[in-house]
Amino acid sequence: MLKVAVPNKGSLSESAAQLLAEAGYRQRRSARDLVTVDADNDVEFFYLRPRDIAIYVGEGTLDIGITGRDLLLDSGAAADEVMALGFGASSFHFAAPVGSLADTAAIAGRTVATSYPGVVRAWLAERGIDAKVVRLDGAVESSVRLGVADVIADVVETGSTLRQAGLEIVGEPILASEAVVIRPKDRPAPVELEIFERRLRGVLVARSYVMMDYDIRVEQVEAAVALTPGIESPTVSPLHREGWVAVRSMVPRDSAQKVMDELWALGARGTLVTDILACRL
Ligand SMILES: Nc1ncnc2c1ncn2[C@@H]1O[C@H](COP(=O)(O)OP(=O)(O)OP(=O)(O)O)[C@@H](O)[C@H]1O
Ligand SMILES: O=P(O)(O)OC[C@H]1O[C@H](OP(=O)(O)OP(=O)(O)O)[C@H](O)[C@@H]1O
Ligand SMILES: [Mg+2]
Repeated sequence: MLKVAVPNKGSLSESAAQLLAEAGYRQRRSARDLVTVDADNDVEFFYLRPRDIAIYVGEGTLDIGITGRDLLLDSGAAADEVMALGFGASSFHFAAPVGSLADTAAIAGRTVATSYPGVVRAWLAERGIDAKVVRLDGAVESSVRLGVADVIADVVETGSTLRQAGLEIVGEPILASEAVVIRPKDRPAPVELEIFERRLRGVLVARSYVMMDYDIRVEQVEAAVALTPGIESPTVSPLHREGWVAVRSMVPRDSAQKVMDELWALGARGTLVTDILACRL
């Protein structure tokens, strides 16, 4: 049975459970459940702290896990990112009281508070910046006001926590994170893994594409198909109406409206856009 680690709480847990449910896996009934067995699909789900998931997967105790890229990097665990999942996006930045720090070089000799000491120490060491790193569990933004640190390094999503604490971002982002699927390094993949990964990929594609159908005059098919090349190749079917064909193609959701405008200009009519519920490509 495939053993999969899923975030039990925090920013990633709801979206991870939603993704797995859409992929046809049974998810836990209560937020207090620690384990759920999906016997039909031969998968066992373990609900764990996302920070610990990198450790379990790195040790090879669990076959696969969903966690944040930043947490994986911070842990230094022997696990590899195999798929980005498109949710839980955040960036990781240095921040200091407004006007107090010109750039990241000025961090030298200061104290940095963070919940991600692995990421911060590696970043500073790579640039030869010597600073003291203090590890805190959370609410890192308060550490400057409380005199524990001069600078923080933390996750920024909207930036409102920083503003409230009178802090501003210093320098470029340290890293960009999102939820990812991780696997133990250098281990043979269990047979069930391929199906699991294919199902998740199917959900991600179904979310990011729509199905587009339209009718177009035969002379314009080449130009229309260039606008809607699809993933493999669009389906072109004859229509009862002389000189016209029907085209069906997958189109990235983000560009669907723009593509419809361009198709209209080419003379396409009867354009319909529908959601894709699931797919295997
Ligand atoms: N606003 C956010 N705050 C914290 N982490 C976020 C945010 N948005 C996305 N993330 C990502 O979620 C992961 C952290 O999840 P985790 O559950 O450990 O912390 P959390 O959401 O801060 O929960 P808590 O602080 O309640 O433990 C990281 O990968 C981080 O990049
Ligand atoms: O840019 P924002 O949208 O304000 O989000 C970023 C904040 O959210 C997280 O804190 P969380 O609520 O998880 O509390 P914690 O610091 O105790 O982990 C993170 O550590 C930042 O403090
Ligand atoms: Mg937090």
